[in-house]
Amino acid sequence: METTIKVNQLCKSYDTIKAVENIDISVCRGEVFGLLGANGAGKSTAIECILGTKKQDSGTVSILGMNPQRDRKKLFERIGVQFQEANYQDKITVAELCEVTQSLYRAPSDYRGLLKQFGLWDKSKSQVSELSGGQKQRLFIAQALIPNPEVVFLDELTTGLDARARRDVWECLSDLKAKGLTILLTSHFMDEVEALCDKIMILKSGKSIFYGTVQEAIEASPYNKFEDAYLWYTDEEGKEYESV
Ligand SMILES: Nc1ncnc2c1ncn2[C@@H]1O[C@H](COP(=O)(O)OP(=O)(O)OP(=O)(O)O)[C@@H](O)[C@H]1O
Repeated sequence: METTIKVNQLCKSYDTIKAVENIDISVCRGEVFGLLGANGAGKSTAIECILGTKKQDSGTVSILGMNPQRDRKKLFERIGVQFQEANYQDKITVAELCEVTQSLYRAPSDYRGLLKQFGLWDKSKSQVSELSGGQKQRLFIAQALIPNPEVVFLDELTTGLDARARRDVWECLSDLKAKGLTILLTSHFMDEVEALCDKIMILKSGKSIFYGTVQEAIEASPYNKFEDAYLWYTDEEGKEYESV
């Protein structure tokens, strides 16, 4: 199968903190890959290095056969990124923001369809700053999909969304995956990871402590439920307690 994202021995430190240490990732076309780990484990740093918005200390990254730093412009035509709020200006309506984003791409999706799909159509004329937290989050996912991307990066996918909205986002991503979209996401919700991810990496203090499928993660732990297994992997005290 065609490899869409390939990461080799990626390392990034901030002074004395080794935020990401020797991670290897391989994601095929149409796969959903979940980067997991507790707060501060290194997920955002890893994503930023993969996207090329942060420079790694060592290691290589290839997305769609391109080097994200060298081929930045060409690559950004073909990928979508869910940005967090700080990246958007305040005084802009939902429709205006979508139009600006759409104008940046050669063959974008029609944003109106995305706004309908994400339950934001009736908010088109509202200021972005007036949306609720969950509405903003859905708008940012829609922004990531406007380029009609081949690969999408979603950091903290459904944080802040209500139960219905989370299910709607899952469904939309599953449909896009079936059409060949490759997805790299981070999430703190293990039900979401189970529902969406083909493969996962669990990071702890910048190191990969598990790489494989959710099923393999469960099997290699003493637990039957993925969330229990995940906590076992990430929680050192629990692990020591278990092995006594
Ligand atoms: N700009 C920075 N300067 C110094 N240290 C940083 C910087 N950004 C992150 N770190 C540190 O690097 C480590 C990894 O942080 P990172 O934000 O990548 O984690 P994360 O897994 O995304 O966490 P969260 O789930 O809280 O978003 C942490 O110890 C953090 O304090």
